[in-house]
Amino acid sequence: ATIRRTEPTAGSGDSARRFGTQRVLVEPDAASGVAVMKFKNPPVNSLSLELLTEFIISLEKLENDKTFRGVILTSDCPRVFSAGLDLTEMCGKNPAHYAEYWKAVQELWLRLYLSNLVLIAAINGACPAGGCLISLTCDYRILADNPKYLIGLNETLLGIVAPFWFKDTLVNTIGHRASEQALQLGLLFLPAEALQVGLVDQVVPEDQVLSTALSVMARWMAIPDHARQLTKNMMRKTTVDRLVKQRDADIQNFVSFISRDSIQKSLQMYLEKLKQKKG
Ligand SMILES: CCCCCCC/C=C/C(=O)SCCNC(=O)CCNC(=O)[C@H](O)C(C)(C)COP(=O)(O)OP(=O)(O)OC[C@H]1O[C@@H](n2cnc3c(N)ncnc32)[C@H](O)[C@@H]1OP(=O)(O)O
Repeated sequence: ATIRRTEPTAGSGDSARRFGTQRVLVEPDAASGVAVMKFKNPPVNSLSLELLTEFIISLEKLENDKTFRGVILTSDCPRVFSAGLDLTEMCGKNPAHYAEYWKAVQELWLRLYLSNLVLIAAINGACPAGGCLISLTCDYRILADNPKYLIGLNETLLGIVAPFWFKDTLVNTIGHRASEQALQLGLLFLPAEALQVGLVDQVVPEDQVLSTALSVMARWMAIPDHARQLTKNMMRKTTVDRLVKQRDADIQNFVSFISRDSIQKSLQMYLEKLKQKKG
């Protein structure tokens, strides 16, 4: 994926010169040090290998540019933040592909979870599974108050299991008992429920998600970077190290699990169900 610069928006000057890739739009505002990163992989921002790769590239570019201290993650697709991992990447492929794909999923989580940037999720659509995981890596989550925008780690509903580092990220956010129940039942929370359980930090009207994210960002960026970054690292490094210490084993575990006939059948059936839903 190549990083492309696009023309600045009208009357904005350099600070709004957009850049990004085909599936990840980046709207930087150098004046405030905040960039808005929008997933653009229609129809549902499924986390394909390409999107994961472009996401990592764009995030790295922002992290390496000291102009930027905060990034807001949001969706360019209507009604969906992200439908989670791309099921077609986990169905009917070969072990080598599964390994490559899972390595990219690990990489994105590792980069996001320990990012020095202030990361705020402006959740403007449905946010199941891998989409929920991305929002959980952020420092703060704002969800649009729309009953259609469900959020949660629903993997068991597909007959699969969220790996331990998905689990750890949820436990670090909503606690052990709430996570145990949510993961086993594959719960998808309504906005009010997500707020109540602590899965999201704020629920606001749909047209205020981005403006709310910008004002919350200002509050987080008022903290001296070094102190905030060291504190974030203190809070999260143990969780990250658990995966770092066993990345290859985790990949092998994923490949053998996802390759099972029973799992492949579950995923195929789930994909069929999604397609029939439209019928
Ligand atoms: C040891 C480890 C083991 C395994 C690892 C476990 C970790 C897995 C994490 C995951 O993220 S698995 C993915 C789980 N995702 C979901 O359950 C969400 C499924 N999608 C939906 O619920 C809905 O699509 C939506 C997000 C609520 C949006 O609904 P909407 O009605 O707007 O769109 P649809 O008509 O449902 O979908 C449009 C189009 O997109 C396809 N699609 C939807 N989700 C995915 C997906 N995750 N991957 C690939 N494709 C997806 C859907 O089939 C439709 O396709 P077409 O019919 O248009 O071809």
